Amino acid sequence: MTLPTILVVAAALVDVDGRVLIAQRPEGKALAGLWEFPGGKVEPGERPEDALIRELHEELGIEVSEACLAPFVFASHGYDSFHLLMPLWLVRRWKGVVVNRHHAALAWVKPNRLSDYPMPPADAPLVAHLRDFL
Ligand SMILES: Nc1nc2c([nH]c(=O)n2[C@@H]2O[C@H](COP(=O)(O)OP(=O)(O)OP(=O)(O)O)[C@@H](O)[C@H]2O)c(=O)[nH]1
Ligand SMILES: [Mg+2]
Repeated sequence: MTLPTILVVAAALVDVDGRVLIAQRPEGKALAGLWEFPGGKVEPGERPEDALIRELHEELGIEVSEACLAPFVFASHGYDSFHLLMPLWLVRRWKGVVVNRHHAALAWVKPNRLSDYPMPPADAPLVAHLRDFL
């Protein structure tokens, strides 16, 4: 059976101390309670970068310019009902203060502590790259 490939864009915000922002998925959604990188699905006809800028504003209330999106790594993972393709950008600069508009909780986490937080299966390789790179 052929499953659809869903394009999801996500960001690792990195603060001046090198900590990474992760967010806990809200109740009532798939994978509720797991910690993820902020982001979401690209809408039909939308550019991936525009989708990420939109999601970061909707979810965190911040303004990010496209020049501050640094392509980093991607996840390609088969879930039961779809295949996830998820590029992850590094973001070190933004305007405004991060606020929680969407998630159950937010956390700024040192890369070597990310593995303390349960994340979706697609995210494990991304965490390893962050630990090595940051
Ligand atoms: N944002 C995000 N989604 C992830 C990550 N890892 C991962 O498997 N996903 C999956 O990618 C999909 C993203 O869906 P989402 O619910 O965040 O999409 P969205 O923000 O557009 O929300 P919506 O569909 O309620 O409008 C979910 O199936 C989610 O489980 C991650 O680190 N960040
Ligand atoms: Mg989302």
